[in-house]
Amino acid sequence: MADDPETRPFPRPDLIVRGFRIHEGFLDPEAQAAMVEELREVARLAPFVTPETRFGKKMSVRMTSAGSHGWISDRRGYRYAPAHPSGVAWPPVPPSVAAVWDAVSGVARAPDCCLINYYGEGARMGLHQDRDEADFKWPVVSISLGDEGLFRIGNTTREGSTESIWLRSGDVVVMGGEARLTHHGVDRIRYNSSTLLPDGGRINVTLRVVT
Ligand SMILES: O=C(O)CCC(=O)C(=O)O
Ligand SMILES: [Fe+2]
Repeated sequence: MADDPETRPFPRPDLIVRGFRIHEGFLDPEAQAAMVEELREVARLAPFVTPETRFGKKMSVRMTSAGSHGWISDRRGYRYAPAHPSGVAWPPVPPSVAAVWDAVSGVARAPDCCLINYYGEGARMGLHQDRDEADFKWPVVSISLGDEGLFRIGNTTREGSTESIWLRSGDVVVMGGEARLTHHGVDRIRYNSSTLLPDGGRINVTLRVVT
């Protein structure tokens, strides 16, 4: 295992909930602010969009991406795409974000998608699996910034009991191994619970290996 070129050491999480490894306060306030600056630059080049579902329903979360692949959703359905809907290439994954992946993912391959979700007041994300990637052996790493979000963790099927935890600014979650296909979602945010973002709201960054 230690000699496996696909793996690297990773720190012990503060908490494990149904296989989700949770690193509380992984980023200190200074690191959070630096990451927000880098994400602002991504959003300047590839602006946030309000995705629509296949059925024409607007999502409450706004999204953009960095990396060679971005996640988009429109009336054609949802998928990974090589460019922003405007046609511009996705900007590179910001160094501060890539560094979190390197520190906690436990794998040696770099992510090819950095999805950036913005939750304004009232935004939420329904219970879902992340399953548009080619190989589920790679984890998904999620970074929370700004307002607190109520994160719900379920099961590999849609049914059954769930557990919820508040994710706070600077928290990092690794969804891998047996938990890679576990349903999860964000029921609500506590708007203005953090002062990190001047206009309030919550940013969640997820890193994935897509191809
Ligand atoms: O906002 C979060 O904490 C989770 C986001 C998520 O599950 C996703 O983008 O697939
Ligand atoms: Fe997800």
